[in-house]
Amino acid sequence: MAQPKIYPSNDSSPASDFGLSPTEFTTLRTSATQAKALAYCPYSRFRVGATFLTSSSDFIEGANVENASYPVGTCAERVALAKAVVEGHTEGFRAVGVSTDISPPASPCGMCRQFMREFVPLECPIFMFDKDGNYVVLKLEQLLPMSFGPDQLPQPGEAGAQGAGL
Ligand SMILES: O=c1ccn([C@H]2C[C@H](O)[C@@H](CO)O2)c(=O)[nH]1
Ligand SMILES: [Zn+2]
Repeated sequence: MAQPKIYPSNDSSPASDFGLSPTEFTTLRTSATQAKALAYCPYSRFRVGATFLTSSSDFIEGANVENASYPVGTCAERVALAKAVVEGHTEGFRAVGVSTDISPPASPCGMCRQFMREFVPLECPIFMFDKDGNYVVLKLEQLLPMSFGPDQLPQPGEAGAQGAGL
């Protein structure tokens, strides 16, 4: 993919293309940015904040949580989304914001892209903010092309699962 455009922090115009008001966009960025302060990252010292804007327009945030057994650590995106899911938000997410302390912006890792694929619409925008609030925005389907999701699995009792003796 060609290098995506980096929008300056004072340009919120792409947000309206995705149905977000300027205030919602600003709140998404503020929330994801402030969520970095919640990170537990003594090993990498790499703070990440993530915020999910739900279908009911709630902002649910999380941060990365590391572990002395390094691979056990969890990314900000999965922390925030799991929090949203257990609070009852499982579909219709309107936007995702991710904030780091680097520039250009970081993008969600492959595991988080697939984790989001379960709950977040493919057309949902993911705003990736750099250390200064400048950003790249891409839809989930652009971050995860030809993705595998729940629709591809046969429902229990449907043909397809039977071959596996289920
Ligand atoms: O999109 C990303 C990329 C990395 N991390 C975390 C994982 C680890 O704690 C630290 C360094 O990889 O940043 C996230 O939370 N989200
Ligand atoms: Zn991740």
